[in-house]
Amino acid sequence: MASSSALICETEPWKDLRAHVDDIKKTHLRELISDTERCQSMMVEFDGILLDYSRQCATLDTLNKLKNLAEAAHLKEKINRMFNGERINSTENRSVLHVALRAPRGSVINSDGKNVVPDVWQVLDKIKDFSERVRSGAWVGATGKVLKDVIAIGIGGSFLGPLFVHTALQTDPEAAEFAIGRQLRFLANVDPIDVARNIAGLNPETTLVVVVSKTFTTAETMLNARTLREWISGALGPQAVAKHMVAVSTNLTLVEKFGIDPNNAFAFWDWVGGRYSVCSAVGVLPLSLQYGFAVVEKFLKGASSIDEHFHSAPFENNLPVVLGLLSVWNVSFLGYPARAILPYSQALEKFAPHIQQVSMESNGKGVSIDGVPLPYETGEIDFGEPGTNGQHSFYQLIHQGRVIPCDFIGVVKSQQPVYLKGELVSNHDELMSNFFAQPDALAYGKTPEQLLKENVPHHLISHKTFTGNRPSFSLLLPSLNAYNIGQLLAIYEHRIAVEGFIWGINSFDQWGVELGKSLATQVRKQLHASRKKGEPVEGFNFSTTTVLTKYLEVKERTRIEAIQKIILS
Ligand SMILES: O=P(O)(O)OC[C@H]1O[C@](O)(CO)[C@@H](O)[C@@H]1O
Repeated sequence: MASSSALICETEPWKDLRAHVDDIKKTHLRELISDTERCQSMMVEFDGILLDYSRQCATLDTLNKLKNLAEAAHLKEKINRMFNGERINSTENRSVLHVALRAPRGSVINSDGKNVVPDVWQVLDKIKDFSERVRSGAWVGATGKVLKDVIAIGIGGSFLGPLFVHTALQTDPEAAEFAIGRQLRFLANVDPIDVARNIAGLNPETTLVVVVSKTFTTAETMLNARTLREWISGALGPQAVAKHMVAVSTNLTLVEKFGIDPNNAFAFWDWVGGRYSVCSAVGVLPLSLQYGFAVVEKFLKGASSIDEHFHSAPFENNLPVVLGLLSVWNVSFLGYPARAILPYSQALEKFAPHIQQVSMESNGKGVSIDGVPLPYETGEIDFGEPGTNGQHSFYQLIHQGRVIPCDFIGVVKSQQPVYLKGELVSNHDELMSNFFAQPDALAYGKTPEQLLKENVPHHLISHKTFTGNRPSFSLLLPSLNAYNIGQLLAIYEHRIAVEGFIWGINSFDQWGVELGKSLATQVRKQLHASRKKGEPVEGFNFSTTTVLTKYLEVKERTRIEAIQKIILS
């Protein structure tokens, strides 16, 4: 291996790609797409999933150059080091083994020379047993009632992944059948409005609260947990907490200190990053309570099938690698800093928010893994909405404003098909017409010549012109069941890792979230001192002092009332 402190931008393949940008900029996507042979070799199929990357501003030559870049970045070695449980998260001295969370029972994945798969399955078995007891009514609440409603408290990685999967499964016919009569809600924000929304219409007697926090110290989660503990013990007495609150954490000491019986805690490990934890008890427990363990196991199997593919497929046929390399091409060479995630499925409405964290918390870094400031940008600005909703919102900018590479995600078989007599096409086909149309609209655009032929008035020609040449991926899934949802998740997780491996950063730490947290501590102390002892605002700059003082004046009057309303309702 070359010296680990050498930046990738200093290598020949990087420089070669830089020089190659001019060649690519000369060729419009319209021309690239007309080369059928090129397009044929820009399709990757795996396990029923088809990736079409022919609408990337890239030639076969670009791909070869990207492969050289992958070699220079030691991509293969880095992937292997991850799967081998080496401590690749060097700033936290941890391995990165979310792949072990979905490894088949009996397989071997080592961390520090110890096979972690048996531990993973021990927790999965415990979740299966517990969720079946709750669902069957063998485990009941303090007043003997079945616990049919679950509130999962957690934020960031302890929330977004489980929310994405829950939302995606909600309309899957098989999963929905298992969820009849049950509700799963997520309490993430420390905003008391989120508490109010979560408990609205729920009875503490029939509610199970799952506190999900890797560290069990996250301020938002712990305050929400204390608030719901109050809600339960206020209604049912403090002894009810044992029956109505369970926890998911790596910190079982703090779980016990909080008042939750460690027997009712579900462990995971420091080698699972928060944003990569949906396949641990973080996601598996709440999802199994809602849908039953068997459905969730299919989700894990889907993710595992992609892990195996990512680990073993040659780069040219490797979905996450192809996606990752071309994303690096778009960001670092073509200079497109954003990425739109556009699933043509309402069931995937929480996919973009989840990927936003996975991607931006992983790859939004300013220094290399060795701490050297980077002379190039890393990470994308990820955002997205399901199609067709997005089309009526931000697509204008994507078509005629800035160039934003898009991920179009389509599904062959709808979870909820509707065929109306007399309609030209089924409702799902109507949706998918847009999935097929948009990538071409972005790639081809529309020229002034075409508009003239259509007799468009002269003064509107420039307004109605589409420059085109806007890249996109099309990813087509056979259906959207638990298995496919697991596959989709793993494709994106590994794609993001590939990008980070190429950029030479640590995609598995998140120091950038700390500064804001510690400044909030200072503000919290000030709010306490001002509210309780009437102390003036001190120690802040002019701006913060002014706004804080104003806030303290107004908020004082309504504060207690609001809290009482929530706790007592
Ligand atoms: O699960 P925890 O420890 O409560 O952390 C929640 C989230 O907070 C972060 O540490 C920072 O926002 C995320 O990485 C993590 O997913």
